[in-house]
Parts: sequence; structure tokens; C-alpha cells
Amino acid sequence: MLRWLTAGESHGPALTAIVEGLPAGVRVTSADIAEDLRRRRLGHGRGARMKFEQDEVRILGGVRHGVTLGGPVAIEVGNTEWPKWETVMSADPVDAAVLEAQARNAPLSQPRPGHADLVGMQKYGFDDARPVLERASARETAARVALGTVAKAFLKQALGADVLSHVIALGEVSAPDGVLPGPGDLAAVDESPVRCFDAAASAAMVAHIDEVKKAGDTLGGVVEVLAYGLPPGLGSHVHWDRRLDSRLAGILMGIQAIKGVEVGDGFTTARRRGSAAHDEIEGTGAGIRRRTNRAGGVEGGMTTGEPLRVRAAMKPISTVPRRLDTIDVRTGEPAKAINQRSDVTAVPAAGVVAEAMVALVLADAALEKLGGDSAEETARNLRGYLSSLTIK
Ligand SMILES: Cc1cc2nc3c(=O)[nH]c(=O)nc-3n(C[C@H](O)[C@H](O)[C@H](O)COP(=O)(O)O)c2cc1C
Ligand SMILES: C=C(O[C@@H]1CC(C(=O)O)=C[C@@H](OP(=O)(O)O)[C@H]1O)C(=O)O
Repeated sequence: MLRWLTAGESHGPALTAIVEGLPAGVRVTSADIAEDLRRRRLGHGRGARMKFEQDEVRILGGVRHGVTLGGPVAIEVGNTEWPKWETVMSADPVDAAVLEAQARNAPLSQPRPGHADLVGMQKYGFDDARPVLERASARETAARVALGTVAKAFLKQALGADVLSHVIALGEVSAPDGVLPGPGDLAAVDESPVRCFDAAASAAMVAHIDEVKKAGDTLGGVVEVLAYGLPPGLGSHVHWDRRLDSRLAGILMGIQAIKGVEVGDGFTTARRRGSAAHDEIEGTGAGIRRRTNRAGGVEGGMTTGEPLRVRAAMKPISTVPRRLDTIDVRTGEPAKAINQRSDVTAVPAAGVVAEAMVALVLADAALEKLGGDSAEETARNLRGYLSSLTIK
């Protein structure tokens, strides 16, 4: 079983991530992690912070000379902005007068609509949103992407599987359906300023972001994660919490601002007739195959061996520059939500995060099916499983 955790606040000294349960022998370096973190920072429409905040990666355990040891892998992602936040975010007590002066300058008693602020203050008993927003912030996704790099390395090495993502809708602009990037197209996707594989849609998305930014507004969109090279039979039909689709939906909904998940054609399938909704099976010289992949590579909660295809819908960024109405919880008076700096959209980044989350679920499901204390043992077990399949 794979377990993973993250810790750390948006403006704290660092984020920490741990994954436990990965086999030994997975080749991964801090440069690999830094590259995925770089991909997560990019995207037209990202705000000021992404221009100056650097992600300082340090592997703190579980890897030696670029190879996992089989123990927990611990990764630190340092916030380079920390010196500016040392007082506000100090773990140890600081002078109350200093804090009061800071609170007068930047009151956070006005919860921002669309954020965790208001309900977090109610639930945890704060009259200030700082203790809530620091952990609710999607800065935390940097830690998850770092873990995803390790999971992707394992999937590639042990299964020969590739996980990638692309943006299929940004606000009102959608990419044409059905043109999917393949395993070799990730660099081409990353070259688009919005991580959209279709050049015309990419250009239209950039223009849309610029126009909405001028109007003081924000955008959401839809990302799709694809996984190629998975064997049939990851996940299981036997119990709801072992179904791969259930696990994928849960992990994707766990990303900040994700409000919907589709597996395969998802909501479109619901509007089709059965005769046009399923994937008919045929025998070919090369073995059994499905004529279509409307199911997105999952049937009965298990991978079918077809490419996996899952989508996640992200709501528009909550901090809207044309400030939304709120109240000041200390006075009860109406107020306008603060907007110091923010992303106009972070859909391209959310794709990189979704890719990491899917990779962790797939690595977990692969280890459940195949086991292995080393990546080589997992690969060997996969070869044994595939060669023993009587229905091929
Ligand atoms: C990669 C990424 C970057 C984000 N950047 C911002 C941002 O700059 N400003 C903002 O208001 N929300 C941002 N968000 C979204 C908020 O974190 C999110 O709306 C908030 O947590 C509330 O959403 P929830 O109700 O789904 O938790 C971002 C989300 C992601 C995934
Ligand atoms: C720092 C990151 O994203 C942040 C996520 C975020 C939010 O409210 O979720 C708000 C912004 O931070 P700040 O409030 O400090 O300007 C984003 O920059 C990151 O993705 O690394």
C-alpha cells in the first residue's frame, strides 16, 4: 500500500512531502522533481507570485545516488519568499504588538468568497483568515507534484507506462474533441502557454485570458489526464473503495478548486443511447480489443488496457480582482474582499497537479496488483501476469 502526506503552509519556510511504500530501485533525482515543479509554475494567467517564488527542492530521505532505497521518500520544497514572512508565519511565539500592527495594515477579518476562509474561521474558531488560508492555498500542490514525479518514475520504469495531462477547456474556449496527445507529445503540450495540444485553441485561450484579465475577472477550465501502457486489471470491481474510478475521482476532487471529475466520456455518455455509449469488443490477429475507448480505459473499476482518460473541472480562481462582496466578521459591516495579487487562471498548473495525483493512484494500484520490493521485481511480476493471461 502506498501512503503519502504533505505538510506546510503557503508562506511558511517549506513544504514537506512523504511517500511510503514505493519499491527500491526507482531512478529519480531532485532535477527530475525540479522539472515537474517548473512545469507547475508555468501557464499564461499565473499571478505575480509565480514569477518570483522559486521551488527549492531537497530530497531528505529514501533516495541514494539517484535511486530509491525502499524506505519513505521525503522531499522538501523550500519557499524562497520565506524571509519576508518569518514574523507572520513564525512557528514560535512572537511579540503581540508586532502582530497587532501587522493585522492593522492587512486585516484578514474579511473572508474571501470562494475560499475556505469563512467556514474555516467558523470551524476552527479564528477571527482572522490567515490560519485557514495558509493551508487551504494551492501552494501545497507543489508538494504533491514532487511526489507525483517519483510515482511517474516508478510507473515508467516498472510498467513502461506514461502519464501526461493537457488542457481541454479554458473558460469559454474548448479544444476540439478527440485529438489526444500521445506519450511522446508532452513536450509539445508544455510548449503551449496554456498546455493545450491544439494550436488554434491554445491561441484562443491565451486571448481569452488576456481579455478576462483586463476585465478584472478570473477563469477556470477542464484538464484531462491520460495514461498509456497500463496493463488490464489495476483496481477491482469487488468493493467500492477498490474501484480505480472511485480512487481517481477522490484524488482529483482533492485538488483545490476542482469541482467535477469525468472518467472517459463521463457526462456525455450519460446523454447517449446505450448502443452509442459502450465500447464493442472484437478479436483481431493481435488479440482482443475494444473498437472505441468511450469508457476511458476503465470498466468495472479496473483498467482495461486501453489508454486511461480522466478529466477534472476547475472553478474560476476565487480571488477576483473586481472585488467580491463580503463582510467584516469583527464588525458585521459589509466589505469588499481583498485582492493583493492572484492568478487569473491556474488551469495549466492544475493539469500538472492532476497528472501527479493520477500517477500516485496508479502506482498504488500497480503495487497492489503486482507487488515488488524493487522496481525490477514489479516489472518481472508484470511480465509473469501478462504471459499468464489466458484471455488475451
Ligand atoms: C494550481 C492552483 C493555483 C491556484 N491559485 C490561486 C490563486 O492564485 N488565487 C486564488 O484565489 N485561488 C487559487 N487557487 C484556487 C484556490 O486555492 C481554491 O479556489 C480554494 O482552495 C477554494 O477552493 P475549494 O473550495 O475547492 O477548496 C489555485 C488552485 C490551484 C489548483
Ligand atoms: C503559491 C502558489 O499559488 C498560490 C495559490 C493561491 C491560492 O489561494 O490557492 C494564491 C496565490 O498565492 P498568494 O496568495 O501568496 O499570492 C498563488 O500564488 C503556487 O502555486 O505555488
